[in-house]
Amino acid sequence: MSIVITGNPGVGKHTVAEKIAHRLGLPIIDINKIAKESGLFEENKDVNDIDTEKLKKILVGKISDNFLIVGHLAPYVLDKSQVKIVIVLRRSPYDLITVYKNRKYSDKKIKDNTGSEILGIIAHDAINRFEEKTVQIDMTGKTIEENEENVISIISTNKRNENVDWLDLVTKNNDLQKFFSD
Ligand SMILES: Nc1ncnc2c1ncn2[C@@H]1O[C@H](COP(=O)(O)OP(=O)(O)O)[C@@H](O)[C@H]1O
Repeated sequence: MSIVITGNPGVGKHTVAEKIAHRLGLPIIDINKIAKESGLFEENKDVNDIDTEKLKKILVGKISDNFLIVGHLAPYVLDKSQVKIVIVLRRSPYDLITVYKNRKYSDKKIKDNTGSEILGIIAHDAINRFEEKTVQIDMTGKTIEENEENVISIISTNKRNENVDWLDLVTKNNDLQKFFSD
């Protein structure tokens, strides 16, 4: 069964996945790459608009062994029986703004993605789909090496879930409008 790394764009999935894949000797399956290669979404279109039922069927044919599966769409295209553990990477929305600006995301795309991270939508959907196989980890303020070690330790010891509450942080900072108003 496969190990899954998911979370919003920019949280550090690919950075960590490459190191973990190397250390564990697991091939990577990149869900976005497969969706693109299968023509399921077009450039400049919102990646969430893709047909997840079609993608799910395509993935079933590919995931027959142990892989490291990476992608923010994991909770919508995989089933609990296909996975060993699902690690949801979380990262402060304040850090994500910088990543998204570097990626030249539009203002709308930045708000959609930071809003999703603040509300914990991917974590929520992962818990609904994968239940006790889901673990969250906060990547904020740690080096890439520290994050790599944390993920390895979660995989090898099933370390427990971290509580992440960006809504609390953003409310305390009086920044709800910054992230949620037009
Ligand atoms: N621990 C970290 N500290 C600082 N920056 C990081 C860390 N991990 C990843 N990054 C940087 O954050 C950006 C997003 O990482 P990436 O792995 O591409 O995210 P994702 O695959 O989730 O979209 C990249 O520029 C990457 O270099």
